[in-house]
Amino acid sequence: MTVDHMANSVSGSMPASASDAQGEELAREPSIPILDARKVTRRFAGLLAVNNVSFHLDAGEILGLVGPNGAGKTTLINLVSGTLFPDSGEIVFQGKDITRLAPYRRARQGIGRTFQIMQPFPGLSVLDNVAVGALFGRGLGLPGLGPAREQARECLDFVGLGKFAGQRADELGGPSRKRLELAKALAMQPKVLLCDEVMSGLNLVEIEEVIDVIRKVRDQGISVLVIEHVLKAIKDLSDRLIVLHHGEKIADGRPELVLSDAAVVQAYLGKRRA
Ligand SMILES: Nc1ncnc2c1ncn2[C@@H]1O[C@H](COP(=O)(O)OP(=O)(O)OP(=O)(O)O)[C@@H](O)[C@H]1O
Repeated sequence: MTVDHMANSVSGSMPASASDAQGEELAREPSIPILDARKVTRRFAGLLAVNNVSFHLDAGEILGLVGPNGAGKTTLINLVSGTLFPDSGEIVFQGKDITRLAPYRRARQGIGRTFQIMQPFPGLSVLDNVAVGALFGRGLGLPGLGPAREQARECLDFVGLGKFAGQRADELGGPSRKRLELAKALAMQPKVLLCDEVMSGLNLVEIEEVIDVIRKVRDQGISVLVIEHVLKAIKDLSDRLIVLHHGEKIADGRPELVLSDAAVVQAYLGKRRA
């Protein structure tokens, strides 16, 4: 049995109640994922960075995305956020095809993201960096700097950066910049948050703190897709895990099953286990 099969048998149409199991005919709609990537492919010249990948993100889910360096993880997130368009395939958000929608329009619909390479607006305070996110967020963003700063302050408190609000953003240390990325994305009031390596370079205590923040984000009703190299962290954090290797999805399922799958161990971990 492959990891895909195991995952399907776990997440498939399990009876929700005893009466379901007794075979009553219930006219239930199958649940629609908040985000659905369908057979997406993206090439760079001759290189297939993402090859025919399908995956979905359920409402309220934390989905981990892992794979070796160059596996196509960031490219996939770029296809979802709109920084890149796929050569083929579809991206569907809340049931609507957004494959060719510009990134700012996706942000307005509720797709927020952090960036692996953090680029705070130099010279602006931490507060105003986050307020920019609030001004250009979901819907039409907040109307004016006052409400945007108010929202920004809440987001900074949420990620534990409140006391740095007045400091210049480019003076923050690495771990705080990771939190700033999260605060900027949250200020846009996303329904889906895409996190690109928000734990890299952090020590164990800092990783635990960021994990707590991401769990709190999910508890606010936001669905989260997390790219991460720190396997222990992503295993503990994710409800489900997908693995890319050479641009292809090689596993999708419960973290403990995926990380012990032979193909994943071979591709991602070499001889080492999580
Ligand atoms: N803009 C680009 N132009 C050309 N090649 C690219 C571009 N972006 C990514 N690639 C290539 O596509 C492949 C996938 O890259 P990607 O950054 O998506 O991988 P990744 O899994 O995020 O890697 P990492 O874990 O190192 O960040 C790599 O071979 C990379 O060199």
